[in-house]
Amino acid sequence: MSDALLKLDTVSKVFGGIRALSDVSLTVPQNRIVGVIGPNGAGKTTLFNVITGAYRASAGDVVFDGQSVTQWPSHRIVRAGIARTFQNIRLFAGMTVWEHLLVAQPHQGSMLRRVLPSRWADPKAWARAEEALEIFGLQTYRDSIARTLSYGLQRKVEMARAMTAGPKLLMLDEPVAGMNHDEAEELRQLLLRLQGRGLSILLIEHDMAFVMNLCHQLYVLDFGALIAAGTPAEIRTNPVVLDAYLGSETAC
Ligand SMILES: Nc1ncnc2c1ncn2[C@@H]1O[C@H](COP(=O)(O)OP(=O)(O)OP(=O)(O)O)[C@@H](O)[C@H]1O
Repeated sequence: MSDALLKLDTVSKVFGGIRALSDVSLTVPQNRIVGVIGPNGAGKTTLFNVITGAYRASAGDVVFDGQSVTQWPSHRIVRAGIARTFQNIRLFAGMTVWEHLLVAQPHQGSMLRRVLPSRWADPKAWARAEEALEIFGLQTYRDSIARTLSYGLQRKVEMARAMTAGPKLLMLDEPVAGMNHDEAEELRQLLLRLQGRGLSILLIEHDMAFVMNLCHQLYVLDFGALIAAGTPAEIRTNPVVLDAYLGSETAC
């Protein structure tokens, strides 16, 4: 498909005797929001780690923006346009929101510029940080120590930080974990706005209502293998998925 931004072709990942991913093929089209769901241990985070170069695939191919990135180191994959957040929040101790948005960016300036106070930061990096602050509505918290903020706000700081890399594909690992209903709804609207501006998003999420109301396409993993793919409406009524994962008591 010519409009595929990310394409996985029969990707497998083996850890010793554990087959964490088995011949997984999936596509994230340009400007779409795609979700990966599945029970604990299904291989979702491993999938993210293989795409971002944290793990090397045991077999198969990962193609991003027309190039095979399967053997690329993660820093090169970030530069190619993939940014991610993690299941467990990873913010730096003692750093403000603003500092997080500046330090995460690829350094184009000299070594001297890196150690100078942030007001002398690269103007482009500064502009990207300002934009991320505005997109995620974090202006009020600009000078707050990020780790002192509520869980929901910390997740937003992580997403804003990922956005400062100027990605084409944003990968979010459980973005609404720990958020209340209003925060999750606000984030849903925000991700739709980002998609409206041309971003593609791949996310892992356990919150079924969130996923069903946001994603254009869903992939379902179970024991490392894809057991279904389709629109939320198709997944909601897929008997294999209902049996393996959602369960008849789960409201979607
Ligand atoms: N570095 C590793 N070494 C060995 N086994 C691993 C490693 N990473 C993941 N696994 C195994 O691979 C399988 C898939 O794990 P993974 O974390 O990808 O699942 P998941 O779907 O993200 O689960 P959860 O929803 O709980 O985060 C599990 O059996 C896990 O123990």
